[in-house]
Amino acid sequence: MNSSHTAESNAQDQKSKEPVFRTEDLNIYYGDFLAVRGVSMEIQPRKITAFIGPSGCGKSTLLRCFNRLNDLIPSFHLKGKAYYHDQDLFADDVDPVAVRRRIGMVFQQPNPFPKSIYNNIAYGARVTGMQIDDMDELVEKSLRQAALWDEVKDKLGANGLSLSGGQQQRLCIARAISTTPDVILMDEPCSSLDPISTLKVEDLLQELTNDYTIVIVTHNMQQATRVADETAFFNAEASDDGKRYGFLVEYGPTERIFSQPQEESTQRYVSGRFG
Ligand SMILES: Nc1ncnc2c1ncn2[C@@H]1O[C@H](COP(=O)(O)OP(=O)(O)OP(=O)(O)O)[C@@H](O)[C@H]1O
Repeated sequence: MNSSHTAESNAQDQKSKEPVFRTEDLNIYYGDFLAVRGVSMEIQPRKITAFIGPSGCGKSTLLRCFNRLNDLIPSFHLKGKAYYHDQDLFADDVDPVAVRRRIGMVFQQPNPFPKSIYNNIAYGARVTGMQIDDMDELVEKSLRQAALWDEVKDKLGANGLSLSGGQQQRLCIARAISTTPDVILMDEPCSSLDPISTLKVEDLLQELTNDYTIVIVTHNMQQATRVADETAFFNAEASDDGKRYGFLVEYGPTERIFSQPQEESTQRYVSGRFG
């Protein structure tokens, strides 16, 4: 191998290890209410990062910043910085639609379009303006990646809403994958699913980390330990005016956060002694 080739692959290796997201002293507001205070963190590529913490500590608020979904809330604004790779996510020239194509989202309640299984993928890909040469191929590939193909290949014309909840959620994951994103954000994706469907989605998440970076909000401690490489624990604290703001307590490899947390509040939360 010649030296320029080596330098090129080293540069690529380096790039593939660089954080996907980086926040610097990020403060997120709804009107004058500071919902999340001073978050500085990095999200690593091709890993699953879990956000855990009690209700109202700002996990979803932070997650939604990463694909600019909070933009849809008029009172939302922020101070500090959030970078996607080296791009300031909130710079004036950044197109939120383009951001959402690279950074997909799966929600708590499965929300397939009231259209055929096929068109859930096809329509999802078209609305983001993708140029697609072979739609059948894209539909099959996305459904295979979401571990749903074998269950639906003979009924692609059936309505997405006719599937079970677990299948609907995997259809939503297939739809998110179809736009070949870099990142998939998931806000409690299993909270409405039964245990068997939950395990199927969790298995799928492990598969997906070969190709995608995943950030998942979960209230399920076992789920975080089962799927996440890294875990961030958030908490909420009352300020002088009595309002509660969320903040990042600690962040690190999941095993450490659960077995040797550095903070007392993390210890109490992960062992179920909270409140
Ligand atoms: N659209 C909004 N307008 C005003 N305040 C909001 C809005 N969305 C969330 N909040 C407030 O921001 C804070 C953080 O909410 P968020 O939903 O991010 O917390 P969370 O940790 O994800 O909670 P949960 O685990 O219950 O989903 C809460 O005090 C919440 O009431």
